[in-house]
Amino acid sequence: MRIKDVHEAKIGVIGGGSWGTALANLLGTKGYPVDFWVFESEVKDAIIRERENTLFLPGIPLSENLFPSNDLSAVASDKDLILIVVPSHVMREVSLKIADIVSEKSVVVSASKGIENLTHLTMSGILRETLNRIPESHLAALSGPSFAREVAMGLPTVVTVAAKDKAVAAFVQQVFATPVFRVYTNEDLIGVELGGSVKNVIAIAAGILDGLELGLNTRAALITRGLTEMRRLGVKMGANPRTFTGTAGIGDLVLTCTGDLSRNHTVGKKIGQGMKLTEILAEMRMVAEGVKTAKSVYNLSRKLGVEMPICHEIYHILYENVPPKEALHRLMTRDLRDELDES
Ligand SMILES: NC(=O)C1=CN([C@@H]2O[C@H](COP(=O)(O)OP(=O)(O)OC[C@H]3O[C@@H](n4cnc5c(N)ncnc54)[C@H](O)[C@@H]3O)[C@@H](O)[C@H]2O)C=CC1
Ligand SMILES: O=C(CO)COP(=O)(O)O
Repeated sequence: MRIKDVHEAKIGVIGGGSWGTALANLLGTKGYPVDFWVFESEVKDAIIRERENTLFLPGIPLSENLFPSNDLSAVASDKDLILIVVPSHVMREVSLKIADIVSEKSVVVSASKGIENLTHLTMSGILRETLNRIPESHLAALSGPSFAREVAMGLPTVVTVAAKDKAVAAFVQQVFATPVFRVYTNEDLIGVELGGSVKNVIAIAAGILDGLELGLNTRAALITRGLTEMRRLGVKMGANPRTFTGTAGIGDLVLTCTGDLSRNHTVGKKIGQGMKLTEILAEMRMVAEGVKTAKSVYNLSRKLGVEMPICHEIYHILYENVPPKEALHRLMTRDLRDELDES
């Protein structure tokens, strides 16, 4: 592909939640004019009037270079780079709406994390199906340990951009990188996306442990064995095992298993404290991707014959009302085995 000069790139951002807003603002602050699609008219109005996303990222002043709009077609048309950051369960619906509008020259980057329930596709898999006018080599994923609020505050952050085409990954890297936002590239698209998706399920588990006040040994064990499960699934699906020791694997897993800013961790903590999932979700406007991803991972791993006992117990807790302590007891009393046995 012929990559346009990075500095002249025309950019559209689709998704005005906390992460879409933080990334759009990063690009706007860097000097790019950013056409910015937001779902709610109230978010558009707040950004125009107050230069603030009062709903999803309150307290962060936003760049004058952000041009918010509720017109999806206008934001998606004639762009060199389109960043999609909508919750994973609406990725198909939203991307289908732009399928006939996206220019075939566009590079499309997903910063969303999840696995679709019905198809078990990652976000780039959905985009490959819906945006069939653009070549698969133009698809990329941005992932890694990155709480939106910290990025928006300019705190140093390191992420990875994955694309099968090295030149595409390098282009996206150049567009996003700043002195406080360091971007690595990786050709392992599926590995990077699986890391960002499975960590959300393990983050719910970490929250549950915190809600039950089970201490730090348990959390360290969870992160370690959670990483093993993530890698097993990844390797079965063709990922490079080394990806899981990178920012989009262990990096994001550690962040969300230890950080109070994680919505997935928060959901888990409330479950550990005895709240029902339906009550927790009813009071949340933001998305906790791990809830839906737990179902995809459960079904996908069973289909592929990949052993993922922690993820399976999280599924049982979320969808079959298994008490967390019973699930934990089952995990702790599984057959004893060799740590390096990957079978
Ligand atoms: N917030 C964060 O720190 C990070 C989030 N992500 C990922 O980014 C993705 C988006 O999450 P956030 O920006 O955090 O969202 P959010 O949880 O802050 O807000 C929810 C978003 O969903 C949108 N929405 C709700 N219904 C919709 C519909 N029918 N069609 C289109 N949009 C709709 C809302 O407008 C809002 O933008 C998720 O996959 C998340 O895992 C990834 C890294 C960091
Ligand atoms: O993915 C994230 C940070 O990298 C955000 O995690 P939560 O969705 O759990 O808040």
